[in-house]
Amino acid sequence: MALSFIKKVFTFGKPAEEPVPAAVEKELEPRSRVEDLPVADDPVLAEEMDTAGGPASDIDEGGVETSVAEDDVESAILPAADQLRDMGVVPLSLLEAEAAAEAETEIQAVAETLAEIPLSVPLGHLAHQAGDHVETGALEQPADLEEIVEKLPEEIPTEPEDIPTQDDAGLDSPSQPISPPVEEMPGRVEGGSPPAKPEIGSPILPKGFATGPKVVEPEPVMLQPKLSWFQRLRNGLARTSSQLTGQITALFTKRKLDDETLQDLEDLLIQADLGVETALRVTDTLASERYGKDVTGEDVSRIMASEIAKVLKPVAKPLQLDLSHKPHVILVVGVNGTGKTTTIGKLAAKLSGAGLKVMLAAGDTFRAAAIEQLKIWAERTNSEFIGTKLGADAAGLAYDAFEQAKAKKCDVLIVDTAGRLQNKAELMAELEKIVRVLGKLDPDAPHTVLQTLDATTGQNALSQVEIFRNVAGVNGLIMTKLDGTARGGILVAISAKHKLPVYFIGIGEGVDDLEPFEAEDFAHAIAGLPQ
Ligand SMILES: Nc1nc2c(ncn2[C@@H]2O[C@H](COP(=O)(O)OP(=O)(O)OP(=O)(O)O)[C@@H](O)[C@H]2O)c(=O)[nH]1
Repeated sequence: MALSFIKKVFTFGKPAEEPVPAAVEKELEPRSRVEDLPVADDPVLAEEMDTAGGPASDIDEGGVETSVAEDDVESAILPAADQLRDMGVVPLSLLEAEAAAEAETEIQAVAETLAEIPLSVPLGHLAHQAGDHVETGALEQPADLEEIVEKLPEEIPTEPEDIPTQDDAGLDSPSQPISPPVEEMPGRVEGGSPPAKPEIGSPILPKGFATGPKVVEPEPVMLQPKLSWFQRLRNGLARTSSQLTGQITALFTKRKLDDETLQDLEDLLIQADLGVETALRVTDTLASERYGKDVTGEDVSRIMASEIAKVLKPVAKPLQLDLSHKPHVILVVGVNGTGKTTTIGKLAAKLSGAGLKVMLAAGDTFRAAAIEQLKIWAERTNSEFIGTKLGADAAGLAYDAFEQAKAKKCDVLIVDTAGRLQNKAELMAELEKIVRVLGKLDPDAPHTVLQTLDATTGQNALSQVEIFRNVAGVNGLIMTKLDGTARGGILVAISAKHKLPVYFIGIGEGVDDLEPFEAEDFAHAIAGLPQ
């Protein structure tokens, strides 16, 4: 069955031939059986016949079955057999040899043909009919094919719509039959029983495949409204505020305001990183308003928010861009990992979103990832980008960046720098050099020296500002990572102490997670009060 089916299926592009083994056997059988021949009892003839038609396959010395090539079959025919053939008598063994040799030749031809045609899909389709699971593209060897064909049903699709197309197979090309036209389909059986037709447009595919438009399950509707910036800020500062208000409430439960409670409150506010100055402001105001009276935690929170807002208001300023300078240079400095590069990306998004031409300079030549990171931000924000080799002189890069930004008429040049601990003298000297070099190109440059501060670092941020201010002339701050920290109060202490403008605050890693600093909002959020 296998050989006949191979012949039926895989002689693509060849003229249809009669199915040899079955036909030959059928047609010749009545006169090919030796025992049926009238001369069978002639011993000479019988002997000659025995030696005339060798088997189509031989057993070699090692007992291995070997195929007989077509030519060998000819040479295997003895003169006596020729005579018999002339007489119209053909020995069965000879016929079998001829048929087998012919089939062998055809298998060879099939293998060659298969090597050239796209096999996998039609085979996958057919093989699936036989209950076989064939992975697309897995069938390359004729040996595989034989195995699959063994399992195939006798019939194969004969109608055009039954022939799988490339579309059916999930391929890109237009709907062309990938098998040969029906007339050329091997194994097309005239008058045979009709094949079980797969539904039009729904070819039978191997397990794990499906046709038709992709069914997209509707996303469950999230009923969460988009949070306002204040809500997000409040959420971000929730740890800070809940810790603070929880302690305040505990302190003032059923207690009148006296010196002891005021002292406890002062300690509590200092521990919450708000700083001595702000703590005293809160306790002084509270004492003047409520001394000797019952006080609730909410009373304290309200006074606290009000005093914090008073401290923050003078520093909550917009970042002033002097666009008469082209470019306005913003140098971004700070300790490692405080969010310089990320903040630059967020700022660039805001500025280029507003139509300004921005250039980002990768002056952090210490960290390869920082250069890449900034480059990606430049791409995302449609900003110009300038970088240099890892380990290159950052001041040199700043110089080139300024020149290029000027030549390209950029409105703003933002220079990233390597993070450095404030106690590393050598690195701090490099920062000084960058500032000097920029100053040579424009006496006012860098026009803004922004320091990023990581809210999670707490008290250490105070000394960071001190040193960077002295070395690089920091004239503005951005506090990052206010989301999730319990130490958000430090921004109040820094503001009270340094009185430097706080332009923006960051409450996440995303591009939208940076917003201008609003004193009232921040004060309310930290005190756990509504806006
Ligand atoms: N949660 C949170 N993560 C932030 C915020 N800003 C920055 N980050 C993350 O902090 C990490 C450090 O940020 P970077 O921008 O690489 O910091 P950097 O100061 O440039 O780092 P160095 O180049 O090492 O000095 C990154 O994983 C940022 O995604 C923020 O506001 N909130």
